[in-house]
Amino acid sequence: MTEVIAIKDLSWCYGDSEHRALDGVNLTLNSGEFVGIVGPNESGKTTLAAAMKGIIPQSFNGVYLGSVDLFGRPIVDYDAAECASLVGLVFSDPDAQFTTMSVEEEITFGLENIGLPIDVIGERLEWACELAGLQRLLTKSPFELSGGQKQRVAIAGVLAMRPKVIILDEPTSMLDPVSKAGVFALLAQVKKILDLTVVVIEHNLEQLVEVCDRMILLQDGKIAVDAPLGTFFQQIPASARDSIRVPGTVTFFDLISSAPGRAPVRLDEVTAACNELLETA
Ligand SMILES: Nc1ncnc2c1ncn2[C@@H]1O[C@H](COP(=O)(O)OP(=O)(O)OP(=O)(O)O)[C@@H](O)[C@H]1O
Repeated sequence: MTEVIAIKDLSWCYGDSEHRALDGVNLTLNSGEFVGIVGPNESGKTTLAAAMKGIIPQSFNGVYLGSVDLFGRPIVDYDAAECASLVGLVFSDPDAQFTTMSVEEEITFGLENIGLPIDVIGERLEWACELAGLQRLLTKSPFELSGGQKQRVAIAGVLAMRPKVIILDEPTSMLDPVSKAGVFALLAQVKKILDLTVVVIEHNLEQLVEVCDRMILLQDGKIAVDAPLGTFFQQIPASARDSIRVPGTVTFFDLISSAPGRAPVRLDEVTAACNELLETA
């Protein structure tokens, strides 16, 4: 396992504010990890994503303490193009990310910017479109698509860059339930076939837990819990339970079992546990 991002004692205040949007964050992300970041509003999730992408401190004024290393080198030492090819970022509002007039141009834009040969661009386009199920939409304007299709175009554009890390900041918050499911299906596929470090910031925990292996809770700019999925929900403080909408699977199992130790989280684990309980009843 390679260490991809190493954050040490990171604190950040925007502008001349004295409020620490991030406050003493320590976090290491390894290759191939699929990590969910959750937390109440204004707990610092987007700020942390910006720091992992190097946008903070490069594009913001503020006070930066501590360090973020990308593959062992301070992220502040990378130039923007290097960072863009290593770390991809997808935002919640797909419209805000589009700059061109067709899905094809949208996916090839970043590839042209980093000067890839035309045949490589063609291969990457085909690969990313197949993965995201966009083959029949290539000539359409991204602005004519449904919310879910737009978000899949945004993700395909980032994946085509073949980054080592992809960070998705509330990728489904503006989508209807069917489109949300489409984006999570794409993330599940990404997990299955690519050796990527994926970080997903989400309020929709029901679907998030189906793909993440590690979960992080941010509170007031601090990491309150960083744990494998199987033990995460047992560690979250009562004060955070209301604001992060604990999945129904966890609440359900809490209700039916007072057994200590590792509680099931995923649907298939809960199904197996319920069957076991029924058999012994
Ligand atoms: N551009 C900015 N300028 C000044 N303060 C900011 C800026 N962006 C965020 N903040 C402040 O930093 C803190 C953390 O905000 P951030 O957006 O990172 O939280 P979040 O957990 O992503 O919130 P949400 O879930 O509501 O999106 C908040 O107090 C917020 O007001």
